[in-house]
Amino acid sequence: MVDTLSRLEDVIRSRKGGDPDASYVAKLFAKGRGKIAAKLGEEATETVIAALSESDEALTGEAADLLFHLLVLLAERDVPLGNVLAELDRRDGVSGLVEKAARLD
Ligand SMILES: N=c1c2ncn([C@@H]3O[C@H](COP(=O)(O)OP(=O)(O)OP(=O)(O)O)[C@@H](O)[C@H]3O)c2ncn1[C@@H]1O[C@H](COP(=O)(O)O)[C@@H](O)[C@H]1O
Repeated sequence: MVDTLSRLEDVIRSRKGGDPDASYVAKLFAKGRGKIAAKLGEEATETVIAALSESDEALTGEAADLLFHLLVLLAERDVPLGNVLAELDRRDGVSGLVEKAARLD
């Protein structure tokens, strides 16, 4: 799963400065951060709507669009996906410690 996201991140980063007519991602980069952020917001809304009213298949498709556009936004800001994953790991470590401490009580 991480491999899939990591490969996609590499492809997305390779589109920076690319031909907007040849690549959807290059077109998004050319439109700028505001447009990418707005697109991510749209995809988040569509994911919520799918979760509340549609099939698992529709939710899966919208969730894929959401993750994809999040990767584009992170790439535009030059924030590596690895940083986000490390933050999640850190939180997991913290909650693991809290659970351990609770068991010791
Ligand atoms: N994974 C994706 C991916 N997921 C979703 N999308 C695009 O995201 C858009 C979803 O937005 P919408 O449903 O609102 O469709 P839209 O009307 O075309 O969007 P807008 O014109 O409103 O921006 C669609 O155009 C999808 O094609 C993606 N476009 C590209 N990729 C991957 O990104 C990589 C680079 O793609 P290119 O830059 O096109 O070479 C490749 O590996 C692709 O497979």
